[in-house]
Amino acid sequence: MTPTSRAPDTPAVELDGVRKRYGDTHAVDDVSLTVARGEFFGLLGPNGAGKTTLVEMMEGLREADSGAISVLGHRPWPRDVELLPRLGVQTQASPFFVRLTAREHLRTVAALYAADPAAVERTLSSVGLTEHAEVRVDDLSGGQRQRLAIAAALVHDPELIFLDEPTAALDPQARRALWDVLRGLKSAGRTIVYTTHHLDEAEALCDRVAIMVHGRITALDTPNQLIAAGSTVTRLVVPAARLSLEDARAIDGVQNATTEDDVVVLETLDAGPVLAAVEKLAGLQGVQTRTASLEDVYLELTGTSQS
Ligand SMILES: Nc1ncnc2c1ncn2[C@@H]1O[C@H](COP(=O)(O)OP(=O)(O)OP(=O)(O)O)[C@@H](O)[C@H]1O
Repeated sequence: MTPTSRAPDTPAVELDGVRKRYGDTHAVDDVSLTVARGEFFGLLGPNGAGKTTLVEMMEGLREADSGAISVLGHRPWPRDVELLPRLGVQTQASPFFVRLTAREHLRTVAALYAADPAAVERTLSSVGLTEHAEVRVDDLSGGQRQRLAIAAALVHDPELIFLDEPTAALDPQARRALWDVLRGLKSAGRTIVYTTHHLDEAEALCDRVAIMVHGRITALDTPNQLIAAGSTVTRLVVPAARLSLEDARAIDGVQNATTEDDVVVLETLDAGPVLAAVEKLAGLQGVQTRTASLEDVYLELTGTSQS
């Protein structure tokens, strides 16, 4: 394939058989995937799964050992000066001009990209930093610096935005506020590639998610499809005061039972008969059914499930 410079119908990202090794570690091991234009694409996986390495290859920060990478119709490596202004990149270690204020920092970044100067105030406001615009970068809190890093990735209005755990240092309010910013970017047609350890976030925001384990993509679909396909287990939650762990485990059809705080959690593939048995033993008052979440599927796929 020879990607043309600005072909609008090329996907935002296309990877084919991409590999990267560090010594004996296969950090990225034969990954192929496509991110459509306008898609909100999540990348999930345990520490060391290879997410950062994969994203850095898309960003043109690392060279793949083999395989093909196309980003907005360009090869990101060696670094392509035509492509760079069309990308917004926030990494775990985004660089700052530490002696400048937040506003000066963002103005400098905007100037480097020849971005509209009015975008500086707009972007500061969108990440909730207007109040802190005159604070030196050195003196910002961790969460504020993270918001500034996100602002620096957005100020030039890029088409494709890479965000690596952007909510890691944010308090719950700032986190929800960032969700709104990201939803706004998506409705404006931007493409977002999003690495996160927050499963709720991936479920709430992403059109599709890829789950990466040991350098490979083990699942890739919409959150709903992953949940529907992955987990057939239903969990019944019963107050521990009314049902002992021993009695729970003795019920026909219960695969597993555990105690969590003051409840007993029963896992079953056939909820009806188990619910009937629980009703006989304990009544149904206070009994809850827990449906599967993306987190359950993730834990099953990454082999970190307790059950
Ligand atoms: N520069 C490097 N040199 C050697 N090994 C590396 C290097 N960068 C990453 N690795 C190794 O490659 C593997 C993948 O690392 P990577 O940082 O891509 O994972 P990750 O999924 O982003 O992890 P995390 O969630 O912890 O950020 C790990 O085993 C890591 O130790």
